[in-house]
Amino acid sequence: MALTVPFPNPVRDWIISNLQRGCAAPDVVRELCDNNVEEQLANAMVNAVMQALMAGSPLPEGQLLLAPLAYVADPCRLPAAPVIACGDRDIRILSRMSKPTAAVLGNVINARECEQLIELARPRLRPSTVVDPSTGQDVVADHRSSEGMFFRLMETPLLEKLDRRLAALTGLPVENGEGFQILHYRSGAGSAPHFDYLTPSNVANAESVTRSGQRIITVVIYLNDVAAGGETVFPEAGWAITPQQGNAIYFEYCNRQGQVDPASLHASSPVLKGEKWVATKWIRERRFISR
Ligand SMILES: O=C(O)CCC(=O)C(=O)O
Ligand SMILES: [Fe+2]
Repeated sequence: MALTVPFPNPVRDWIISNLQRGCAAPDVVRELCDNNVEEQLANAMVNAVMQALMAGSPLPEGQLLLAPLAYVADPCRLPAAPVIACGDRDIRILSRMSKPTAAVLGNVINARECEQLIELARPRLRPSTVVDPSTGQDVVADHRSSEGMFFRLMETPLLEKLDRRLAALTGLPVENGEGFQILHYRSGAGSAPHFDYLTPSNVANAESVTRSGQRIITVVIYLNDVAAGGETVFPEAGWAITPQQGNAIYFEYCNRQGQVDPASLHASSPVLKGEKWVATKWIRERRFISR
């Protein structure tokens, strides 16, 4: 979202007079910073004035429209190779995406492991919750939603094997991963567009980011084939990934400066026929401490 900030005309006129008497733009910016103007804002003020002067277009009048800062992605954390040795299994890169930074992965998990995960999860499923942004509390999502449960990290030998496999994939310590979340969507169920990164708009999220850092990577593993629908969709990218047992969608959304990527917006489109099972892993900047 663009942001409007006050830009008093006397400040604007001071910038104009300095530029016109031959001061270099960076010196004018520095002078503003020395007078307690925030650096990014000082740059925007000087740029806006210079562009208006050069183009002969109207000067800013009392306020300045700041363009949102574009997200600059770091290089993808996955190796460039087509096959990644992940301990007990070779994971294949089936395709790559740059906005958002993402890849479709194959051979992530075998059919027996998928079935075992589903059977371990089934008795523990509860209606899925979403975080109420104002309170930070978990509230039940509407009736068209999925049901889900969380495993603890390395809770059973099977989960330990999968937790370690994904740690090998990303090159990050296994402890940076949150425990797997299993989601089950019946026919008609889907999920609304959302970001996986945590917004510090409530105390619970802010404290979680302080403890463990931001979420930076999501891996959603498809545990079954869906007869129709149930794609993972990225509306900003115009992209839909068809669930296929054993494949996964991997995506990154936080760079080393702590910026987060709005292009990582995603949803599950409704299941039209059959059902959908996924295992989601969220990975943090640092060791995940739940509370
Ligand atoms: O079910 C999907 O395709 C996406 C799941 C998801 O967005 C999540 O678990 O955060
Ligand atoms: Fe998600």
